[in-house]
Amino acid sequence: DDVGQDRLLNADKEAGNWLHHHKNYSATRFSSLADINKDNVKNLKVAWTMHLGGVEGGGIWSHGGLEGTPIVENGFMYVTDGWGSVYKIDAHGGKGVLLWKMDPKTDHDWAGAVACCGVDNRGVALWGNLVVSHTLDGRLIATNKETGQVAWQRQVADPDKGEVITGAPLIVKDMAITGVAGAEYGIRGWIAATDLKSQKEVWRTHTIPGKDEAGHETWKDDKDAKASGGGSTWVTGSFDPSTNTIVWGVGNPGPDWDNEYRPGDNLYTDSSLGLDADTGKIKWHYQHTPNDPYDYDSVAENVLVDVPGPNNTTQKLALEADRNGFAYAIDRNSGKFIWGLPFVKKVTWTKGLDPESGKPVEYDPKQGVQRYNAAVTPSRTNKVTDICPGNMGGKNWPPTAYNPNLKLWYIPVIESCNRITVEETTPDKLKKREFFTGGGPSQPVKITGSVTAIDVTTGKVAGKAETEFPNLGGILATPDLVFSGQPSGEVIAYDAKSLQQLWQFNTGGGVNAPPMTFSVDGKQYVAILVGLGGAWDKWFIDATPELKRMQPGSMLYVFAL
Ligand SMILES: O=C(O)c1cc(C(=O)O)c2c(n1)C(=O)C(=O)c1cc(C(=O)O)[nH]c1-2
Ligand SMILES: [Ca+2]
Repeated sequence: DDVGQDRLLNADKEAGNWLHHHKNYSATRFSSLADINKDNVKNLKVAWTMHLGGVEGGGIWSHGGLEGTPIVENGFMYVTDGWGSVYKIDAHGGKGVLLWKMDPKTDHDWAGAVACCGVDNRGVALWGNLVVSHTLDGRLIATNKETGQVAWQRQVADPDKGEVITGAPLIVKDMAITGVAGAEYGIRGWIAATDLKSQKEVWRTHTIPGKDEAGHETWKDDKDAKASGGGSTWVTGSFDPSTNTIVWGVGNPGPDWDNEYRPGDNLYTDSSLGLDADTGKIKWHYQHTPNDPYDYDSVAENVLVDVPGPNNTTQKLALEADRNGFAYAIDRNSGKFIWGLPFVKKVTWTKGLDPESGKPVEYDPKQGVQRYNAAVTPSRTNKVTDICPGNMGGKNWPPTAYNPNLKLWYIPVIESCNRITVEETTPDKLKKREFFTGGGPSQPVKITGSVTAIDVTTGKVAGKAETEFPNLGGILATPDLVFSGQPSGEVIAYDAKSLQQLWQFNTGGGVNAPPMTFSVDGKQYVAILVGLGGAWDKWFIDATPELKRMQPGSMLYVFAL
């Protein structure tokens, strides 16, 4: 069947399907399927598996990994591997049969040399009779759903400028919305919309304002830092049809750690943006870490939820769990801060958030260069510091999930601290396709994790299931369960209320992708891609030597009762 805007708007009415990257436009990753539930989940077993490809390396990477969320429509599944090959799998009859594989022949070295954080592709979207996907080397590809033949493709990002694409597209009203990666390579970030009918660009909004645009005054240097100021957009956003607003997160400023290079708040880096879907115009923004010296990308998905507010009002919230260790609820119509709280156990970079503005309490708008908690903040005068959360963040790209019945929001947590060494940056350090980070991390301290639940009616932590390793995969919520995986191989089901572990299965490979659920022939399944890749191997693995024995791999696991 064709997938049009009607079905995309009503994706949750198709209970057995999973049509959007984040399940629905609100990005809840909640499925109402409840045949697998807390009473029987202990009987969950492997139903079938499939080996995929894409483990080969390229550029600075020795191997690819799997970070994608499978999409399922009417019993057919669409998944990607790290190099952007798309696989269509027939999931009828209690088994998986590969129907076609579309190999986009991604340029491994051209793209892999400027992928900061792994050979990653987080999945596809559906539109009409097409499967819409990205490649690391910057293309948007439309593939015929039936035949697997490429219908058309368009170069959207340019690896010559250090731009790559790792996120899944978001389809809004006949447009594919694309975010870009490259804030560690001196790009100037953007979000672009491609008309899927004409295959032409409809709009492209830069996340760093141009000379005459509002916000450009937040770049106060005299060396044109904003031209290479980062602000990538590498995680898929959400969409509020009632206000025609796309909500999308923006990554770190560059150079990452030397914030003296770029005095000012550096809008719209580390911000959530509300964009007019038709024009890409920025309606509102909320910035989490002004003049960021920590590499705290705010690319996380914004989950759009309505909760009862004071005096019989409804609060229209956008929830975001930031790399800086704080979870935020903002008003998604105005961008105004409502509440925020730390969701990690250890935050050292600030003493907390101002309850009115949500800004870090040390934030001083009169200062160009922010020091926050100066004792631990990396700077030209404090060149080697230990900081919590570390630069992998309290939560990275792995998505949260929200249970609308329980009003609980589940965060895949990385309990991290790490060591930063600052290098003073000068404009001559800016070289095409080379890191432009103003320093770098090392990892002398162990990193663990948790699944942390927040009650969004109170803005308080409601529960925590601690894990030995960081959560690098993200969350699936069902009416009474929460699923997630570990980089050591386990897929785990928790009780949605108590977060007590009810089931686990060891896949034998590192889980670096979110679980999802679907049904076909009247039977519910839980699916997850397994293959450790991403940033961990290169940047953080010293903290978890046990994970060094995880082998590269590329597998799909599907579970059923
Ligand atoms: O600023 C960027 O453009 C950018 C892109 C990506 C990416 O595309 O995967 C990551 C990061 N930054 C990043 O800072 C980071 O920690 C990270 C982890 C991962 C991953 O897949 O494990 N990607 C990225
Ligand atoms: Ca980044």
